[in-house]
Amino acid sequence: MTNARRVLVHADKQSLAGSLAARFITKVVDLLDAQHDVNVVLTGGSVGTAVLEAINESSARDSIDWSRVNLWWGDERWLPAGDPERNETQARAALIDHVGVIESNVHPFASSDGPLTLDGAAEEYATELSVAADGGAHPRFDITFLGVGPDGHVASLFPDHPGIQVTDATVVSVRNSPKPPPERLSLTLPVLNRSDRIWLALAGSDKASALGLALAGASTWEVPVAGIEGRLRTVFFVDRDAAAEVPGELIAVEY
Ligand SMILES: O=C1O[C@H](COP(=O)(O)O)[C@@H](O)[C@H](O)[C@H]1O
Repeated sequence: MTNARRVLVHADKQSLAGSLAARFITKVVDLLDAQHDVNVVLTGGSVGTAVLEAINESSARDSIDWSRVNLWWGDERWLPAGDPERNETQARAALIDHVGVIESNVHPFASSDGPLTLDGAAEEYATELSVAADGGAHPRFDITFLGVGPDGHVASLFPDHPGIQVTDATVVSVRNSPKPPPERLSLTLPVLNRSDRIWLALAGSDKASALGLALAGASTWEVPVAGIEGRLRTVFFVDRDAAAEVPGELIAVEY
């Protein structure tokens, strides 16, 4: 199999989430057979959270040795700890609170009610990444989940917004985000793209145009998801509505 981008089309959001959850569990079990631990980057957003819920609801969930899973986030909304709109809060409720992940292996971004400024929080996360990296700038990410906004944003890298162009840092602070809240933190595009596997999850007709443009070769500046490419695999898990503008020859499987 090559690293060409693959699109897997599912009937609806629920079957997409179930399929991605099953693939995640199988892949993590396989990886943990071959290596000591795995690094997973989580996303926020409606579909990303539905995937975590599907993992939690799977009868195969406990085949993973969760004590060897490290969790990171691709982005976070700059809000107080526990705010229901924080990606961390949603991921904890959907999955983390229900499995045996070791708390010190959970790496949320700082929150706005803590001692750090937004820029300080970006620096702190960059340091946390490098401490876990054994000499590099960040750990090797085995699996990175990404949601995609209707405007084509990934993590908190928005179209026509400076963060998408940053290549000399691992983490950026984002101001004046077009999607609320206005302040956010995000991994940068080169860091996301150094993930072994990137699994993108999109559902709904409001995502169709961004996905179609990205796969047709739009510029990363205008449609950030166009610039996403993992080292080994880049797979788009989509529902039929989101797939409406995907060229037929790019659809690897239609369930
Ligand atoms: O704000 C965000 O939105 C995107 C996409 O969310 P969705 O609800 O349209 O799927 C998400 O990927 C990102 O992590 C989040 O902060």
